[in-house]
Amino acid sequence: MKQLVLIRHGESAWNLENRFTGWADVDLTPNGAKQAHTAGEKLLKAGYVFDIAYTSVLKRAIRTLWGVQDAMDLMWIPVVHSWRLNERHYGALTGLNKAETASKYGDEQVHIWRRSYNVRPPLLEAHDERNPQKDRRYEKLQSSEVPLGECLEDNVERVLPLWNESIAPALKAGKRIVLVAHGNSIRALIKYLDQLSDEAIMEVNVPNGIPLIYELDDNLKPIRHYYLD
Ligand SMILES: O=C(O)[C@H](O)COP(=O)(O)O
Repeated sequence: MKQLVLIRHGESAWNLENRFTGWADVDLTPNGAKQAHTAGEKLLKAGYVFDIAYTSVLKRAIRTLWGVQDAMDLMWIPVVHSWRLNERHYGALTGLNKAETASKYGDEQVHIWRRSYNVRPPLLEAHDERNPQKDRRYEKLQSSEVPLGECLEDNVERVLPLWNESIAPALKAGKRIVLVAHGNSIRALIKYLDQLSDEAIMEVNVPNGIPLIYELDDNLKPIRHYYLD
């Protein structure tokens, strides 16, 4: 049996303020840092061990991984940081308050932006200071790879090359993996792993800081999954 543990980062400052975050590099709150440590403690207590970790290039996920590694005394394991695990890019909604946006555009529209599979949020203008192309950590990407706003389908397409080229081969080689990422990049992986329909994935929400355990067969088909709560 292959083991993959998915963890959404702990509470961030903008989770607390109820703002669309996406690729904005917002840090954890003290509560979020505590959630990360608690997740590591629970995993340790339940007997989990990891050989390799994957995370995004955003500090709320990286710091959550650090908390898990610290609690498990696993600071030494290799860590792969990939932009492909970043949160879905929220385009021009980035930084806006979700409740205020719902008052302005209506609950239904905001639900479509947040949960539909293939409707993108309003895109950023290229000159917008939130355009990731201005950020040094993305300078090696092709300009077509740098999003100005993404739907979940875009997020699935972004995550899958990392799955196929790195995560799946590591699992097949017997590596026990912890992957710390974001609400929507994890939903993208769940959609792929569980082969959920575009409608079914709309109902899936991933809580902050609770390990989601996937047990996979040798072909990486899920046998079962559950939260370690
Ligand atoms: O980027 C964000 O705002 C959140 O981390 C995920 O937001 P959502 O639940 O609104 O998709």
